[in-house]
Amino acid sequence: MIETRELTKRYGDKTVVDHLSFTVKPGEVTGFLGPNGAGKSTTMRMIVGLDAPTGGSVTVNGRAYAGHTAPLREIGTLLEARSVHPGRSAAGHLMALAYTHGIPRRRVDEVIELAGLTSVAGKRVGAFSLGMGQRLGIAAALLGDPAIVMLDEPVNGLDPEGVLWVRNLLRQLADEGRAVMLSSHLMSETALIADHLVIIGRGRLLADTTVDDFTREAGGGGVRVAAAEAVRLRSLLAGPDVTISSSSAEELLVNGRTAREIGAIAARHQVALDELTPQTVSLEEAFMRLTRDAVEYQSAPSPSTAERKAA
Ligand SMILES: Nc1ncnc2c1ncn2[C@@H]1O[C@H](COP(=O)(O)OP(=O)(O)OP(=O)(O)O)[C@@H](O)[C@H]1O
Repeated sequence: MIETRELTKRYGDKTVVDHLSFTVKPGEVTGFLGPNGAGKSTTMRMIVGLDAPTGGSVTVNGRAYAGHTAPLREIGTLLEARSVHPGRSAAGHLMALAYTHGIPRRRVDEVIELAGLTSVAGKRVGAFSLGMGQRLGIAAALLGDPAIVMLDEPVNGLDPEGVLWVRNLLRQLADEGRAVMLSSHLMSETALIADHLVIIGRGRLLADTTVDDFTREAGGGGVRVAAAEAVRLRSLLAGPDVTISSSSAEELLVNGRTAREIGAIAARHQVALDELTPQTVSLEEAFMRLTRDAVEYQSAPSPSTAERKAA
C-alpha cells in the first residue's frame, strides 16, 4: 500500500505537488492521471525517496521508503529516466541489479521469461527497441517480487501487442494481491487497465474515484429523443428529477431518464419515436473537461486580423 498525506513539493515559489492525499491499495490497479506537468513524476519520485517533500508525508507499506531494509522487495518501479548501461546485455543488467540487492539468480530467469525477453536476454541493451526497453524496465521492477509495482507511463511507445501485454500483466499482478500504480496522460487507455483513478492537475487532487463511477458520470449527457408528438411526450416524461430541453419542435434532450425508460413510456402511450439516442461523452472528453483549467501549456487561438490591427 502507498499512502500520501498532504504531500507537497515546491520548487522556488512554484508548487508542483500541492497537499496531495491518496491511497494505492493492494489487489487494485490505480491509474494516476494528469496532463503534462501535473506533477505525476514528481509525486512518484517522492514515493521512492528520489525527491524530498517540502511538506506532508508518504509511506510505502507503512514506512518511509528509506526506512525499509530491502526496498526492492516492497516496491518495484519503472520511472521515466532509466539508466541502463547500453553495452550490457539484458540478463547482465538484471543480474547486476539482483546481485546488489541480494536477490537470487533464479529470479532473474523468472522475470526474463515473464517479460517475454528470453530470446533477447543476451543482446546488448543499446540495440533494444523502445518496446524491448520497456519490457526490460518492467522486468527490473518485478525483480524483488514486490508487493507494490509503480510504473511511470508503462505503455509509452509500445505497439498494440506490447500494450496488451502490459495490460494483462498488470491485471495479473493486481489479482495476485499486489498494489499496482501506473501513471498516464491517456484516460481511455488507463480506463481499460485500472480499477481506481487518482486524477491530478497542477499538483492538486481533482478526482479520486473508480473507473466505473467515472465512466458512468461521463455518460451522463442525457438522451436525445425525436418524435412528431414531442410536446405530448414531454409532459409524459416529466418527473421530479427530470429536466427536458428542446432545440426544435420535434426534438427533446432528456436528463434524468434512461433511453430504456423513455422507450417504455413512449410505447405505453403509443407515441412513435423517430430517434432515441443516449448522448455519451467520451472518457477522453470527460478527462479534458476535468483537467481543462489545470493544463500547463494551453494552445491559444491565434489573434484575428481585427485584433492584430487593433494592437
Ligand atoms: N527539478 C525541478 N526544478 C524545477 N521545476 C521542476 C523540477 N522537476 C519538475 N519541475 C516542474 O514540476 C512540474 C511537474 O512536473 P512533473 O514531471 O512531475 O509532471 P508530470 O505530471 O510527470 O508531467 P509529464 O506527463 O509531462 O511527465 C512541471 O511544471 C515541471 O516543470
